[in-house]
Amino acid sequence: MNNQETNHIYPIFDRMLGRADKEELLKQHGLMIWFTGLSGSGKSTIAIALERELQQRGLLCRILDGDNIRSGINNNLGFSAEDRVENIRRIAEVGKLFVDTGIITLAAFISPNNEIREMAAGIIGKEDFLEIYVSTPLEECERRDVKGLYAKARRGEIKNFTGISAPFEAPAHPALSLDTSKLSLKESVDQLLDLILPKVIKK
Ligand SMILES: Nc1ncnc2c1ncn2[C@@H]1O[C@H](COP(=O)(O)OS(=O)(=O)O)[C@@H](OP(=O)(O)O)[C@H]1O
Ligand SMILES: Nc1ncnc2c1ncn2[C@@H]1O[C@H](COP(=O)(O)OP(=O)(O)O)[C@@H](O)[C@H]1O
Repeated sequence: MNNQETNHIYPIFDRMLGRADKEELLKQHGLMIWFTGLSGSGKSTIAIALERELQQRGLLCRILDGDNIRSGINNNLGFSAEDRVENIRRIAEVGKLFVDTGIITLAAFISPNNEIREMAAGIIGKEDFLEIYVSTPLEECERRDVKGLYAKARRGEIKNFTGISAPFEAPAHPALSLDTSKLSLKESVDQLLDLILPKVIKK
């Protein structure tokens, strides 16, 4: 069979399906919800709870956090300033693929300064990027010390530890600030739902 004969049976489509086609299928808009804040501030906990609430409403999400990124695609990176930039650059590129597939993407990374977060927003596209500052104070994060890392950092056993021996720059104009020393998990998630649902539900 020549090409003309096969094309008669199965026509050639020369346009790859795009974001609008995916969003139509999913009945939702893609969006990046970017959580920034200190280790132990509550980024992952909030992202996990939010994902459940969104899924219950029929919305498809993907969480990107240290557990699935630093252990895999970024397992060759550490915590020097340069490695953090490369960490966030790759996460933003991967995140863009999800957002362009119409998926609500929840990224939970310290992303410690404005420059690094602006790079991420630039890769993903500012209109698709919602910056959420989990503003829990250092004292509370250190009191929680979920992984015992603050104690190690204080003893000098971990170098360049954010908040102790490496800087954290608070975002100037986040879409939302959530201090989990004052807000319950439910209160944080409710605030996020109010902000996000109007942006992601496709009419
Ligand atoms: N030196 C140093 N500084 C900060 N954090 C450290 C460090 N070494 C290990 N960890 C653990 O790695 C998690 C932070 O990784 P991130 O990828 O979010 O960091 S960054 O955005 O590249 O700054 C962070 O996990 P989370 O608690 O989930 O934030 C820490 O547990
Ligand atoms: N109101 C709250 N909101 C979110 N997390 C809270 C809250 N109160 C206590 N926590 C606890 O704080 C810790 C936050 O850890 P985690 O979510 O891993 O932070 P991060 O991802 O920012 O490093 C968890 O052990 C969580 O149970």
